[in-house]
Amino acid sequence: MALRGAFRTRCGLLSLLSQRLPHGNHVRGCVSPFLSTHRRNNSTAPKIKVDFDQTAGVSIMTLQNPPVNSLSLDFLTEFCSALEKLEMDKSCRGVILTSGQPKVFSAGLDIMEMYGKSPERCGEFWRAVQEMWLKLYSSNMVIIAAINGSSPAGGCLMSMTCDYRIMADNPRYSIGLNETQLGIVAPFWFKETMVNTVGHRTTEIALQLGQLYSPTEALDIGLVDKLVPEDQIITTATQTMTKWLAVPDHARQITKSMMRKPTIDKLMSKREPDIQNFVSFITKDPIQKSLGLYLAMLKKRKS
Ligand SMILES: CC/C=C\C/C=C\CCCC/C=C/C(=O)SCCNC(=O)CCNC(=O)[C@H](O)C(C)(C)COP(=O)(O)OP(=O)(O)OC[C@H]1O[C@@H](n2cnc3c(N)ncnc32)[C@H](O)[C@@H]1OP(=O)(O)O
Repeated sequence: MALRGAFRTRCGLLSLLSQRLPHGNHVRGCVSPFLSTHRRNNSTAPKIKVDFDQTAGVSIMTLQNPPVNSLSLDFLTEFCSALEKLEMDKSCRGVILTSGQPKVFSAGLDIMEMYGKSPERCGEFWRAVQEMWLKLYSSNMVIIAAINGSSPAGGCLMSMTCDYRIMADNPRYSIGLNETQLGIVAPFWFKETMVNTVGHRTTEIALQLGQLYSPTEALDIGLVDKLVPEDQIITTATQTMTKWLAVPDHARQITKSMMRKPTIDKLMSKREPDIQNFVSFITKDPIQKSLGLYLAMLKKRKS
């Protein structure tokens, strides 16, 4: 049933784009699903900047994958390696995640990684997405998200893995798991992360509608924990971190693990089937066509 529904993607994508185009800038005419070019960030510049304050034991990880911090395979690989290094460094007890790109925390999974790629490559990509989630969700460190821009889909997932979320109070920003609006389905571990964050009923509504929330709405449902003016986001995150690090590590870590272990164990025991499921879903022709349309529309709305 879920698959059949997801195949009705054209309508979902079009309605999403017309909903989110700013200032009446609607999609005009017919959009070709074929994308011959796409500006990619092939730069070898680091995609993650890590600033470690040794005295405080806190690192700020700045996501810098222009233009919108989409989660590509390269980005995820570099991110996981940077996080693993911090995890192994006993002097680092806390991480603040933020974006170096204007207006966007993360645009979520890089759609180009799911479009026109071989099943092998899609599988490799999905394993990296799982790895990012596993590393963040099970981290022993305190992780605080300083969400200084929009954070749809995979960007919202990344934020939800953190222990505390501070968002810039700007009504132009949005956050949520909007997958159904793209005609795709948030996997069970995305769903469970959201249930663990905002509860079952709110998740049921949010996921079926593919709802993107303004910062105020996100605060109302508990998807974020605090709103601050954008220029205060890092100082607030740093102050919040001090409070969290005042709790003895071992007690906080055991408590965190107790809360999250069932969800982590579930993905760990289903990793391979989850990859197969993703690959078989994403490589289907109707899903590919829809992703192509969506990408074309993302570009078209600029012109
Ligand atoms: C039964 C089921 C079993 C298994 C399930 C299987 C699979 C499904 C699971 C898949 C889960 C998916 C999770 C995801 O994260 S999908 C990605 C969803 N993301 C979005 O919808 C966001 C799209 N982007 C935006 O809304 C805006 O870009 C944003 C972030 C608000 C920023 O707006 P703005 O600053 O105006 O920037 P532009 O829109 O102009 O974008 C600039 C540039 O970036 C390109 N781009 C944007 N987002 C993405 C992306 N996610 N991936 C790749 N590229 C992206 C955009 O096209 C522009 O490109 P250009 O070349 O024109 O510069």
